[in-house]
Amino acid sequence: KTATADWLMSQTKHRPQVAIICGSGLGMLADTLKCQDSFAYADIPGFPQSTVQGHAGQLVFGELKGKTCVCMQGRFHMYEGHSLCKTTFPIRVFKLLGVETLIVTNAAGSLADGFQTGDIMIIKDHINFPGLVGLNPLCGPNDDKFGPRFPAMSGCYDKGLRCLAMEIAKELGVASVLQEGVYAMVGGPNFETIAEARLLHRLGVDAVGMSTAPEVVVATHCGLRVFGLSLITNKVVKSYEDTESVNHEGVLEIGRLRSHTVQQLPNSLSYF
Ligand SMILES: O=P(O)(O)O[C@@H]1C[C@H](O)[C@@H](CO)O1
Ligand code: HPA
Repeated sequence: KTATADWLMSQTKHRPQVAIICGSGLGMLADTLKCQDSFAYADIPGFPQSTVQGHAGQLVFGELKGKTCVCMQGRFHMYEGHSLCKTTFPIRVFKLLGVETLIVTNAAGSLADGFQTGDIMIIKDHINFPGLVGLNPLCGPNDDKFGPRFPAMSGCYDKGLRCLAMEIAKELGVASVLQEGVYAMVGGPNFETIAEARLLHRLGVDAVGMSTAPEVVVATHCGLRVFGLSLITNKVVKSYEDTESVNHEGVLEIGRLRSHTVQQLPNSLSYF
């Protein structure tokens, strides 16, 4: 990680305070950065590679409303075959670069009855299903340089940033599509069966996806302030009568349709 951070600092003058991870189809979050320096993951020493459509695979540095940001256009998922250590590798690099705030975004399917496709959910909390059975990026020897052996996760989605996002959404006139809820990470890459969807619903999950939780665990461990957003790209099928089914192209399409709205919140938040 140190070698990667040193290499990046030798290649760009930007010293980011905010890092943004773009979810599936949400790579446009980087487009508004000014004075950009971009690096393909393939050219960054030690960086893993993106293999999923909708994840461009580059790191973009730039200025956003006077704050310096670094944006991951493309994240790493456990289902791609990456170890969780690789999946979360960029988070510790960001910490070494001086980042203080992490904004994570993802595409997710909704289970909550009141949610609509195209809604944006502020993540209040998560259920890390892989983590609960020991697939946790913090497994193995603890690196005390980054954080403690047993980090608390009870406040991992910063309350101040969540409240601020609500206020900003009202000012932007997008409060009607804003929700708040619990995100659950499943391993993927298959979407849920109906029985699995019903189980998640009964457990109080509002939205389900295949990422984010490991990144947030590692970020919280090393003391980053975290804000998370899910774009609801589909309703998870919960009924045997329902003939619809979800696919990745549909997920990306909703990202394209909602790109403007999704862009507004991280843009405004990174200012604080
Ligand atoms: O990277 P995210 O979590 O946004 O990607 C979601 C989960 C799967 O990778 C993919 C399914 O369409 O979108
Ligand atoms: N399930 C899991 N991951 C997802 C979904 C879903 O319905 N939609 C987008 N990512």
